[in-house]
Amino acid sequence: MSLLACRNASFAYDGRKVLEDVSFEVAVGGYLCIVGENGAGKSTLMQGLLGLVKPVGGSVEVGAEARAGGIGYLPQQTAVQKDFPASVEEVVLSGQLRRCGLRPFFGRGDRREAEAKLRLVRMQDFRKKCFRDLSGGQQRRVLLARALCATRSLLLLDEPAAGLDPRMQDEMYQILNELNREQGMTIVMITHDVQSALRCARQILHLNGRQLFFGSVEEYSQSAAGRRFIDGGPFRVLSGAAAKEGGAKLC
Ligand SMILES: Nc1ncnc2c1ncn2[C@@H]1O[C@H](COP(=O)(O)OP(=O)(O)OP(=O)(O)O)[C@@H](O)[C@H]1O
Repeated sequence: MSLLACRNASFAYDGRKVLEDVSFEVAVGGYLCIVGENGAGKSTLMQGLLGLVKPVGGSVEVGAEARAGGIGYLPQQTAVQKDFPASVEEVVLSGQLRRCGLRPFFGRGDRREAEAKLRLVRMQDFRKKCFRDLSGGQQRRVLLARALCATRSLLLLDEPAAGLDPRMQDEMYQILNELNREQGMTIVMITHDVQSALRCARQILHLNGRQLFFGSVEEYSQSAAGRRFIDGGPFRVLSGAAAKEGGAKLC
């Protein structure tokens, strides 16, 4: 069953097309990585999936389950976010504002939910800490917990591991992997880290102002677009199970 789909979707700013003819589907529980060079249209597409930018051609379809369960969004981090003068718990709770409706305060249930999301990202011990005193990797995990508060089924992530050191990047990818495999969370992630995309995702969408490739990770690694984009010599793609059995590091 498809949770998200684009059918021949095109996007433009002020009449200038920046992304043309994109078609793909993500199933419930899927994991899609969107790759491509700077300016390829990745963030524009994500804005389109969020309904913030309308396609000028074709369509973007968000399935009933995603509409009902909400969409969690982790945008690229800005300098302003890094200095946010609030506690970790307050930052995570702010992800539930939409659900509060007219209620002007957060209840015990909201706090329990925030704590559960912090546990999923391994940040439960930092609940009372000030957000701006955390490391970059810890801040990204708190913002991921915030995004999780907004959804039961679909996470859209714009470069969640950008700017983190390799250990923090690994931890972020591991958490996303657990959310996908253990919680059934559907993930759509923009990344410049194509090797991690190949390890973590099940599908790849490669953009360059248009769609260069959409399909499985295995097909991508064999495709002309994939071969050109994947860095550094021979690269063997392992499926999740094979990677685990072989002891390879699986996101
Ligand atoms: N709000 C906007 N108004 C006008 N043009 C825009 C706007 N946002 C993006 N663009 C243009 O659309 C094109 C695609 O940009 P987009 O940010 O989607 O690319 P990207 O693949 O996400 O790039 P990056 O990897 O650098 O983040 C670029 O030419 C960019 O200048």
